[in-house]
Amino acid sequence: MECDYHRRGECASCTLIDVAYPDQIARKRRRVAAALGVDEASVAVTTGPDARFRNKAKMVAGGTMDSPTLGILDESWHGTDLTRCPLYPEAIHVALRTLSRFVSLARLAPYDVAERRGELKHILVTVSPDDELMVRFVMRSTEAHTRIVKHLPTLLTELPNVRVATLNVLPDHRAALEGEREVVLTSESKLPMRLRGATLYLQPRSFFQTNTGVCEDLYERARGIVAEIAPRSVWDLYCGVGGFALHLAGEDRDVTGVELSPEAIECARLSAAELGDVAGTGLTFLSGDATAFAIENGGAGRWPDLAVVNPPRRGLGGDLSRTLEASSIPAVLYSSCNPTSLAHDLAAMPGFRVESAELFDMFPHTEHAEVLTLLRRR
Ligand SMILES: C[S@@+](CC[C@H](N)C(=O)[O-])C[C@H]1O[C@@H](n2cnc3c(N)ncnc32)[C@H](O)[C@@H]1O
Repeated sequence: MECDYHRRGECASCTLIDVAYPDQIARKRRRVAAALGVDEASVAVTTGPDARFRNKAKMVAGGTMDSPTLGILDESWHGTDLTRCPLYPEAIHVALRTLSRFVSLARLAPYDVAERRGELKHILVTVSPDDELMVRFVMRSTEAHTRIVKHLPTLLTELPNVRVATLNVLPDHRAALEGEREVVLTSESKLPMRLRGATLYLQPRSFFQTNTGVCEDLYERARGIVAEIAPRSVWDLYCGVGGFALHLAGEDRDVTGVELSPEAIECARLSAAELGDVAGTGLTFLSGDATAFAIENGGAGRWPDLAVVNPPRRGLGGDLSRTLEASSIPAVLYSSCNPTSLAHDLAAMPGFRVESAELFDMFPHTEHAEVLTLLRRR
C-alpha cells in the first residue's frame, strides 16, 4: 500500500507497511502457528483488500479552529493531518474533509494538550456497509453543544449519509479515546451494519471489528464450523452487539450471548427481534460478566454443547479458562485478536486440543492478527 504520510515520516502507525503484503501474511501465519503449537501449513488464511478497509477513523484534533488537523499529535503535541489516510474508504475521506470545515464553522477549538486549553479532543467516524455514518465529537465539556446543534443542519446537508451524530464528554486530562457521557444530537442513536447474515446495530460506544469485510468472513466461517458440529445449545461469551450469536442462530438451537455492556445487549436484542421475524430463533442476550455467567450456570450443571468466546486483547484469564477446562463442554470456538493471550489461555485448558486455526487478516500493515480456533475436548 502506498502512503504519503508514511513516506514523509509523518505517521508510523502501520509498522509493517514496508513489508510486501504476502510476506506480512506469511509472518503472521508463522506467529499464529508457533503460539498454538500447530503446523504452519495447517493455518488457513482469509484476507481482504489491504487498503480502504477500516470502517472507523479515530482522529485526534490539533491545530487551530481556523486551520484544524484531524489525525495524530507528534511528540511535541502538534497535530498532523491524516484525513487522506489510505486505510479509510472514500466515505470516510469525504466525511473527514467536511468535518474539518465544520470545526471552523462551529468554532470548535482543538484541545491543546500542553496548555490544557480548548474543547475538541477527537472526532470519531464509523461507516456502515451502506455508507451511512456515525460521527462523534469527543469534547472536554458541553461548552460547544449549542454551536454544534446550531450548525448541525449544514453538516447534515453536506453529509446526508450521517445517521447518528453525538457529542461525547471527556472532561479529564488523560489519554482516553472517549468519556462516559454521550449526548445524541440526531433522532437516531444506532448505526445499522447490514452484514450478509444479519443486521447488527452499533451504539456510539459499542465494540465492532474495524474491518467489516473480513469480519463478515469470520462470522460466516464460524457459521460453517458450527453447522458441522450441530450443537443444540451455544454460549457466545463476550458477544458485543451479537455478531457470532446472530450468525449461529437456527432452528432447534438455543444461543445465549453474554456481554458486559448493557447498550451492546440492547443492540443485540434488537437484531434478534428482527431476525426472529424471519427465522424464529432461540436467541437470548444477557448483560453481565462472562466468567460469572459461566461459573454460575456451570455450577448448576447447565453447560452448553459449544462455547464461542471472543474476549478483549487480555484474553479469557485464568478463572474462565479453568472453568471451561473443568466443564463438560465438548468444544470451544475461540476468536482471538491476540495470539499471545490465546496461547496463555490454552495452556490453562490442557483438556482441549486445537482442531483447526485460521487467520483472518483484519489489520493489514500491523502485527495484529485475528485467529479463529476450534478446540475439541481430548
Ligand atoms: C473483542 S470484543 C468482541 C465482541 C463481539 N464478539 C463481536 O464479534 O463484535 C470483546 C467484548 O467483550 C466485552 N467484555 C469485556 N469484558 C467483559 C466481561 N468481563 N464479561 C463480558 N463481556 C466483556 C466488551 O464490551 C466487548 O464487547
